[in-house]
Amino acid sequence: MNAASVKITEIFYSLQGESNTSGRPTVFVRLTGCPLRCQYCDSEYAFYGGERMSLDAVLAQVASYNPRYVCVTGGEPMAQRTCPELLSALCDAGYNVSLETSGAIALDNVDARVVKVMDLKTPGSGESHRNLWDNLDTLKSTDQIKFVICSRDDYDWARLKIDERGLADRVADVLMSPSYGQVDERALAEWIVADNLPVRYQLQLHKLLWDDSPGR
Ligand SMILES: C[S@@+](CC[C@H](N)C(=O)[O-])C[C@H]1O[C@@H](n2cnc3c(N)ncnc32)[C@H](O)[C@@H]1O
Ligand SMILES: Nc1nc2[nH]cc(C(=O)O)c2c(=O)[nH]1
Ligand code: SF4
Ligand SMILES: [Mg+2]
Repeated sequence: MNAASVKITEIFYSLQGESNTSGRPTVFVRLTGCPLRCQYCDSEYAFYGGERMSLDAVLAQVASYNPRYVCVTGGEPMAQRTCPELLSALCDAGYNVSLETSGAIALDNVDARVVKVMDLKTPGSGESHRNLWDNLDTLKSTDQIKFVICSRDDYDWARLKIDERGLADRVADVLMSPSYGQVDERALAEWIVADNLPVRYQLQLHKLLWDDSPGR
């Protein structure tokens, strides 16, 4: 019995559209609220509202899909005090659990079984001043770092950070993703190849399949 609660925008079953498990059927648990305002945010509907649910109720709804993968996202999930407890409870239930986070909130209390997908906010997001660089020290070799690229300037900035901080050696994958509709997708792919960058390019699979609909 777990009576702690979290505020939830939606729980749905879809294909993972990002990260290195892209394409795997995954349950998404989207927590409500975010202290950041990235200019490109595709999840603004999660900023407000939501429904308070007990961790037990969340676990029951997740279990109803019988998934292998569960992704906790938002909003900014780590802005809720009980998020670490939710993550541990999902791991205890036997799922492969990932956390999508801006990294603007300390990550040292996240269960080691959780795969962290930490977005280092680029200058083009308008929120790069929120990056907590100390969070890099909490990352394990199974975690992932993501850059959402809005322009050639963002790309050059990300390339510098990868090099300066040896990011490719710290985690399983450094992901680079075009900000949806804001940078030429093919151009970004070609810059990466031309520079022989140690990253993994990704397009948001769920947007290719279902446009930009919530609950996908
Ligand atoms: C909606 S956020 C939720 C988790 C957390 N707040 C974060 O920013 O990582 C999930 C991921 O979607 C990315 N994202 C949001 N809007 C996007 C867009 N328009 N194009 C590409 N990626 C986007 C974010 O940068 C983040 O990596
Ligand atoms: N299909 C699908 N995959 C996703 N991976 C990360 C998502 C997110 O919003 O954090 C997301 C999402 O919203 N939908
Ligand atoms: S941190 Fe994540 S949820 Fe918050 S505004 Fe940025 S992309 Fe959206
Ligand atoms: Mg999304």
